[in-house]
Amino acid sequence: MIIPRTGIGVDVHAFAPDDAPRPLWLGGLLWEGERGLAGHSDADAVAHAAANALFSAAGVGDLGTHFGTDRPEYAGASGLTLLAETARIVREAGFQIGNVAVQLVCQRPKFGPRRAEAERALTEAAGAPVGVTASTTDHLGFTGRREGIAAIATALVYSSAP
Ligand SMILES: Nc1ccn([C@@H]2O[C@H](COP(=O)(O)O)[C@@H](O)[C@H]2O)c(=O)n1
Ligand SMILES: C[C@@]1(CO)OP(=O)(O)OP(=O)(O)OC[C@H]1O
Repeated sequence: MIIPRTGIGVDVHAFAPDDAPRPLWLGGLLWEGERGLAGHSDADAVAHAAANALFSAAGVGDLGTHFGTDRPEYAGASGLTLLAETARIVREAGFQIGNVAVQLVCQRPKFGPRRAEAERALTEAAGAPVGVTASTTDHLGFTGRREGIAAIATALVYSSAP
């Protein structure tokens, strides 16, 4: 019998301050000319939300449990690397990955033109289909004021009972 489990994940990063600018990494892609996000790793909110959803579905902690900010080896780490490692941990815990769906919430960058490229990169990292949709908040809230970027994700994993 196949036993499916769903998971949910959220990640938010503030934009880096002007006096400490960073590149923007989002959905595993570098966005030239866009303001970057602050964080211990590369601050890729899309990849992090996907990873959190996978951990949630498998019931094996979350991003902070596995890649805490107290771990110097994850300083500047790529979201794709963290997502690939997450998928490995989830599979090692006995699950196969069905899919991951991420909803990006931000005014900029305009994600649609690079959606396919990002989905390819994330799907390769997870070893399972990762889809990304995007929405603004019509200039409302912290994403609307362009203080930061948010991403929310769901994941489906499954195991086979003996
Ligand atoms: N960062 C974003 C935000 C939105 N999109 C695309 O625009 C569509 C309309 O956005 P609304 O917030 O007005 O619903 C949305 O459905 C996305 O296709 C985007 O590419 N990047
Ligand atoms: C990824 C980690 C570790 O480098 O740091 P951040 O880049 O700050 O990202 P966050 O989404 O806050 O998750 C915590 C940490 O696990």
